[in-house]
Amino acid sequence: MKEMALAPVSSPVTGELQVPGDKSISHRAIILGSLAAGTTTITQFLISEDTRRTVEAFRQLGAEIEENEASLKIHGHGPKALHEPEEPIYFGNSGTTARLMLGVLAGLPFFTSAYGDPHLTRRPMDRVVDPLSVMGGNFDGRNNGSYLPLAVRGGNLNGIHYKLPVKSAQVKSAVLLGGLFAEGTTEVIEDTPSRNHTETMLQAFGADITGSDRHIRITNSKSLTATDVTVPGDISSAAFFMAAAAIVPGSELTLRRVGLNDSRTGIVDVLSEMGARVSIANKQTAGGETFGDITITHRPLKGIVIEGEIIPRLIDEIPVIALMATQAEGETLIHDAEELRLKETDRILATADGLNRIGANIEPTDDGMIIKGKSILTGGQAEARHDHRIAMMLAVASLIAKQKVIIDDVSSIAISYPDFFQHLHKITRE
Ligand SMILES: O=C(O)C1=C[C@@H](OP(=O)(O)O)[C@@H](O)[C@H](O)C1
Ligand SMILES: C=C(OP(=O)(O)O)C(=O)O
Repeated sequence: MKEMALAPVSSPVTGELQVPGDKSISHRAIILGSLAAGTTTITQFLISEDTRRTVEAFRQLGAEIEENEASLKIHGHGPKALHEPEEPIYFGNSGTTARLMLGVLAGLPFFTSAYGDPHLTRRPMDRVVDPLSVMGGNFDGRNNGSYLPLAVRGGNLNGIHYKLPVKSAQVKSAVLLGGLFAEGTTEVIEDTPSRNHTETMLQAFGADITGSDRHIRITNSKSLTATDVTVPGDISSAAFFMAAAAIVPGSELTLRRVGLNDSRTGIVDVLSEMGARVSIANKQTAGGETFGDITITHRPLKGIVIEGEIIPRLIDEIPVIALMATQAEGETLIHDAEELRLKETDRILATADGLNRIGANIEPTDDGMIIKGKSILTGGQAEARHDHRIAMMLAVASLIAKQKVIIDDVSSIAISYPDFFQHLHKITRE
């Protein structure tokens, strides 16, 4: 437990920052680099607790991963060089590691057992275990394999045509990764497009992957070829500082080399619609991923409705969007975000409770929340519930609170953003 009391700041948020590498892309680079033949160099890899879990999982399977200060090198020898791990694999707090690794383990012809921390142990795994079992993977665990710990015996998969029953990039990715090892073609159909980093990177690594936004097809006819990856800055991490600039009067902040993949930029659309000034410069594309510099200038905010297809494009940003909405004139309504209840904690309750305790007016609903602005945030004690996104959102809220915000435990921030407080300090006290 690491309690932290954060005092309000009197100055605007200014300057520029480069946020760490994208977490979703970092996980995928380890996975594909470890399955490919040849050397993959990953630059701006995110070093954090969650991505460490994916690195260690592959090391247990025999992958040769070299860590340098600015990059990570994988000396891949293809999936045949991977072997049964001697010990159970620990997925920690990382839902992405768990779901994507289960897709890989279902395809590998050996036995593995895996477990997570108490938070991950409560998150549903049947969403990947069900389709991967239909493909031929063998799983066992509590409640018919719905939760970790899980035992997996992989190999001999067959392709599947699978319509996603939930809006989840992790499920889509697990099925596609299973499809890499399956006989025939695997097709995933999604009603609402979710982040497409797996498909994009599979293509860059030479997989036989085709299709459009909502229909993705993969065939295991080709092996993966090692490909260098430069990881863009994580827009989900940048979102905390975008929100800081949007709520502190007089602010103007530039975030450099942030990932701008369309399937992730819902936060940019929301900021513009709420009235903040957002400008994007130096756009570039590498390995199928676009990135660029984002400048946010403070302007008065207004409440909006956030629902439908935009939700997966900003799912992890909803706690900090709720904070921005507390500073907007009028009501902000968030619908269709029921997936938030299945994250590291129930983020609908954690956001509403955390912000209400420091003076906000938020009503949680089944699939979102109603935020009534504009509120004066008074400060006080709030709980992060061991959820990094809630802890960082509360830390940003402290910038505009009247009194200190005391967060019960900020240690979870290391899950995705170990340098968060140094960066917060840099843009608020320079
Ligand atoms: O695929 C990924 O890297 C992720 C997908 C999302 O989860 P779901 O697929 O469960 O929506 C997101 O919330 C998570 O932080 C990362
Ligand atoms: C939900 C998240 O991650 P994961 O599902 O990988 O635990 C997150 O980073 O906000």
